[in-house]
Amino acid sequence: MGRYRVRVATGNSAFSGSNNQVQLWLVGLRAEVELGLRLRPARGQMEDFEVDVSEDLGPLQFVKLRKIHLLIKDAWFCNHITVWVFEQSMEEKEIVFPCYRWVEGDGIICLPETTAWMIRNESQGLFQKHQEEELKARRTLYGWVSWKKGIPLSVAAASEKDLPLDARFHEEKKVDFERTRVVGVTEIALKRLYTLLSSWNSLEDFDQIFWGGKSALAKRVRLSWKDDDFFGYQFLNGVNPTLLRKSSSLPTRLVIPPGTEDLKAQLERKLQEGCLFEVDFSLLAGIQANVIQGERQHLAAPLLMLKMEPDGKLLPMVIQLQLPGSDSPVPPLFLPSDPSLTWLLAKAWVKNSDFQLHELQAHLLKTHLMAEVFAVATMRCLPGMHPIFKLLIPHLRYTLEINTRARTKLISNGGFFDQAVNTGGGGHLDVLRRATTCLTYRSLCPPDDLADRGLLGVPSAFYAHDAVRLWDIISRYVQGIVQLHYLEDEVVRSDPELQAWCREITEIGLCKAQERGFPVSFQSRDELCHFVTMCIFTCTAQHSAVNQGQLDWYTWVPNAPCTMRQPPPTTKDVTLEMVMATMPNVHQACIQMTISWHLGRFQPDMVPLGHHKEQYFSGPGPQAVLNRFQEDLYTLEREIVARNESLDLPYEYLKPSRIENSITI
Ligand SMILES: CC/C=C\C/C=C\C/C=C\C[C@@H](/C=C/C=C\C/C=C\CCC(=O)O)OO
Ligand SMILES: [Fe+2]
Repeated sequence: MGRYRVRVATGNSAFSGSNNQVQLWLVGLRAEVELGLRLRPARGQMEDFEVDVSEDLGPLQFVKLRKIHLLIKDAWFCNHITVWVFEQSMEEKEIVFPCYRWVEGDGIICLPETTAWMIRNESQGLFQKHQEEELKARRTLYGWVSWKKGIPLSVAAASEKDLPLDARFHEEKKVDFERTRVVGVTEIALKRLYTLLSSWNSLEDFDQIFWGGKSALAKRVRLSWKDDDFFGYQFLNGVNPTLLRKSSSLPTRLVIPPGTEDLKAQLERKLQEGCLFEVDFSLLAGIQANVIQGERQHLAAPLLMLKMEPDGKLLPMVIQLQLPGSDSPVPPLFLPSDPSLTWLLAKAWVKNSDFQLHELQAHLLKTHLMAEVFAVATMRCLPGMHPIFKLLIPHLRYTLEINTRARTKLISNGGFFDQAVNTGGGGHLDVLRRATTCLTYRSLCPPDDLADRGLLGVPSAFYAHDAVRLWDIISRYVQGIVQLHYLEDEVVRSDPELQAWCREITEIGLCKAQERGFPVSFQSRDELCHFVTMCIFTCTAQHSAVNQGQLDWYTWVPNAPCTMRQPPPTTKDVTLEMVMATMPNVHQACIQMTISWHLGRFQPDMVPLGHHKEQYFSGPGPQAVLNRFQEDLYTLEREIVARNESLDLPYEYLKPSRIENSITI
């Protein structure tokens, strides 16, 4: 018995309130009581009321709530219920029941109190029963589907409308996304009209469409894209810093033609000096090129060799556009000393190839589709009261919807890839399949990936530096939360939901990825922390590193052509006509500009890394861990700002304030 003060907190997004009435129960260890209220929750409001309860409820464990509609169902977004207990001769005690979900229909929803997982064994099985019922319902809502064979599984949803309401964009995000889509379509139409009668036979003609959404750096790209140091810089700190690696030997595919022995000597000297680097696009070899409006597109599978200069500049040394083969046992090598248009076209082929592997492998597969596997497995295996659910859920916001939209509009039949990209038309799916076969756990963990690629400690590798710093900061955050909940390794080993989550990701979502280093179980807190750190890093920092730069590096189309309309050159006699016949046409270039702006623009409702408002945990312990996380991020922010002040090209994509807390675009 005693007096209770109950606070009902409603979400702040549009339509979060409800005209339906809400009924509440308090459920204690010894009894439960219906509070006899009929509340109409209002958007953004916290509504308090007090009740005297005659029964002895015992320690509160759940709040149960139900929305009652008379005529019209009106969903309600409940943030949380908080209860203050006034008991005789005891000071007031605050108990929080997190929700952060839509309440639809008229079913009863059970909200466990925030520390339930820690006391689950003392609850006469009540929490266990709740967890089982919750997961049963979630497994019905979140199903797996194989969208295309050979790539990670996705959420079962033919379109975003099929997703559960809790996975959908909130109104503000939806309105912004749809608005920018309309702006994009309008922009393409206007650009087509504007260029209808104009020429398209010089590189400067791209200026005719270089307006609309673009950044200051994009304007710099337009001026500097032909420069070799600007070209090389992008493999270190551009939109795709994932392919560059330090050479440990001259690549076997690099067949040196007779008469170019001095090139071989230069390469060997740079190799000996430890400053030879390479980017190999062999993954594209043999991929079927797209046919766009009846016009066959073309693909290459280049190898680029670069040298790291003492001042940190990365300069291209040689480009081989195709693998040696029976029809071309000694493919031509293109050099900086070649005629300028020849060398420029060879570099354009490298950047077109980089566009393919960036968007399909680094961006779509290694961030979006990985995050989707984490999201579906989390919803299917971890109950809301589980500490790893609470840790991860803020980093999974909106990901299922943006990925579903990508599958229906971008990489779908007739989508933007088919309309404007030379791997479109099915080749893009083969690239995804090939990339999936070489997707290793190590490649998703920067300390391992950058060590394997020889990029640790390289002074001008700003992505590498910032990625390792962020990994360490996120790792400390994860360890802080894990150590509050798993007091020893045995608790990890004996957590059935956690082990099921791990198996569901590796064996189901990633289609038996244990062969590529992914775990099928966690044997220690360290293993758990490493994996969860990888999840959060992938969903936040890594996506920021490979998504934001689209606005800067892809809107000046010649810098990263989305398609190539003529075969790669086989001789050094390249003319401007050949270059313009190869580069994307007006329509393709307009699509690239618009989509790159749509995807790379700053999201107006973005939540910065570590600054989500939802409070899934309570008490001083988790709050101290989150505070430390935010402090560490702020320290890194200041470090990066200070470093960037001395740079001609500041590296901004891993500034914590620019990293979104989940993949939402
Ligand atoms: C010409 C295509 C250029 C770049 C995009 C290529 C690959 C995207 C990689 C990851 C997925 C992407 C998510 C996109 C989701 C929806 C956008 C689809 C269409 C936008 C316009 C519309 O909705 O009609 O990550 O950002
Ligand atoms: Fe993205």
